[in-house]
Amino acid sequence: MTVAPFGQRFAASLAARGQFCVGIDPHAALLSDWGLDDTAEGLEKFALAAVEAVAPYCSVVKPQSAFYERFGSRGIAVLERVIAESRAAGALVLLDVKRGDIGSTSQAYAEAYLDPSSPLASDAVTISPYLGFGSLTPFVETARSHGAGLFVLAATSNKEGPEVQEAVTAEDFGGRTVGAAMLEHLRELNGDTQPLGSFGAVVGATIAPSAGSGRGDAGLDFAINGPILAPGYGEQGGTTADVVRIFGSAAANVVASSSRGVLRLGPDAHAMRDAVQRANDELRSLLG
Ligand SMILES: O=C(O)c1cc(=O)[nH]c(=O)n1[C@@H]1O[C@H](COP(=O)(O)O)[C@@H](O)[C@H]1O
Repeated sequence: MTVAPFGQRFAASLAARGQFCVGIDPHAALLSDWGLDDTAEGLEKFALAAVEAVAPYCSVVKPQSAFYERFGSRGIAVLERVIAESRAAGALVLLDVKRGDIGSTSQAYAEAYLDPSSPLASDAVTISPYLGFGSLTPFVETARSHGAGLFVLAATSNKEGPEVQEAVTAEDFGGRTVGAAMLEHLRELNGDTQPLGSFGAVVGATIAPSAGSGRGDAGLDFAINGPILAPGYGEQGGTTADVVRIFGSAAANVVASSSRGVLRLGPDAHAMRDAVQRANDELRSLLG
């Protein structure tokens, strides 16, 4: 079956369901708060209940693989169900794995997550470009052939990110910050694809306007004609006003993502669903 390119599906999903993504991150502390054991059974109950509560109401669901890998093969089996059930509920699944390796190994990762015949096949994955953007080529080609998407780390939400992402590349590589270089590569890949290219960036909803440092609204150019994932919304302090401040006219292509901010409200399904609807409403009123 041929699917439409990810960029097209992303744009349609945001238009239909709003600009909010829920991260399904079953932290041990949350399992305990929900009255569940820190076991594969507890993980399964937690993750599937969260998916059932939120996946019909948000455009994108983002399970973080580490929280499932913690339980070995049984955890991975739960992740497979999270992916399948989120998609069945009409959400796009962005599998958060932050992979990146030499090209030949990237090819195997790409097949594991983006080839529709894989048990973990998702609509898109997060990837790390810090072995060089060119090492991601197998992901790009595999995504292209399967209508999948990629989200490349450009300016992450954590305070340690600037050490690498604000470093300035040698003149031979453009003499700009690493984060800016990643955005430039994405802009080139997306070209003028309509309505949106499939090659996205990860940019924290928390990044500061730090004049002269080349990040935040002080420097980075987010006009990549592609999707942007903005994690750090909610729990890490990012707000809708930050999304407007940071992304400006590119804000229409941003999906703001929160994990603990929503999951903390469980196991009450109504409370989680209401939080999704509130976030969607707020994002729509300020960005729409
Ligand atoms: O790629 C990501 O999703 C990501 C990038 C980033 O810069 N910062 C960041 O927090 N994340 C992920 O986003 C989620 C944030 O979770 P909360 O802080 O609970 O909302 C986690 O799954 C992180 O791994």
